[in-house]
Amino acid sequence: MTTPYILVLYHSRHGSVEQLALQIRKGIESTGLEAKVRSCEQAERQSDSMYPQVTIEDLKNCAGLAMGSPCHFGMMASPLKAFWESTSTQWLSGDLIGKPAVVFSSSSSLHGGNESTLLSMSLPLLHHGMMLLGIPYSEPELHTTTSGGTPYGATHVAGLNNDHDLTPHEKNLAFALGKRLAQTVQLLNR
Ligand SMILES: Cc1cc2nc3c(=O)[nH]c(=O)nc-3n(C[C@H](O)[C@H](O)[C@H](O)COP(=O)(O)O)c2cc1C
Repeated sequence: MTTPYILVLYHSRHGSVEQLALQIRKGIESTGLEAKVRSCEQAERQSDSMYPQVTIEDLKNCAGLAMGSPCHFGMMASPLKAFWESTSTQWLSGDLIGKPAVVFSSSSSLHGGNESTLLSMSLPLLHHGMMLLGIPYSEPELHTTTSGGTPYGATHVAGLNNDHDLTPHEKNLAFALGKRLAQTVQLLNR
């Protein structure tokens, strides 16, 4: 019997999504649960990530999932889409049914498509029978953020050159999302 873990799966070309992934990881770990951070790169591309490439086994055995992508023309980046297109076996066996999941995203501009990117990432998770969680408005910063942070998931607005750090609001909302995911996993596995 292995210890339950939450898979934090992301693609990041320039590091912005990775920053969000690390806040989500902190939120997960604040509950005592393990976060397994894995990147998702194109097969032919050398990864710059400090984290290993995700495997199907990582996905199959997780107790919950946080998935992050840059906004690429308003939707998830192609390496993540290609990864999901390799999961038909897990879909057929129902490996992910009933497991909780959250999504996160970074765009360069404020209205550049973060929310549609989150929704595009939600679709394969729903097809797999996962239970999607967002950020509730009881998180006060959701009312006051002037950059990222949405009820559909954590977001960051990185600027034209990807040179904006996460704002305190973006950080806290990503942390809260990771914590909520982990607490839900703990409730379901009690
Ligand atoms: C192919 C491509 C398409 C993009 N499309 C959008 C877009 O539709 N809207 C937007 O605001 N930013 C867009 N961007 C910018 C990225 O979403 C933004 O730089 C993001 O913060 C990158 O995250 P990363 O640093 O984790 O790679 C695009 C970037 C690329 C490379």
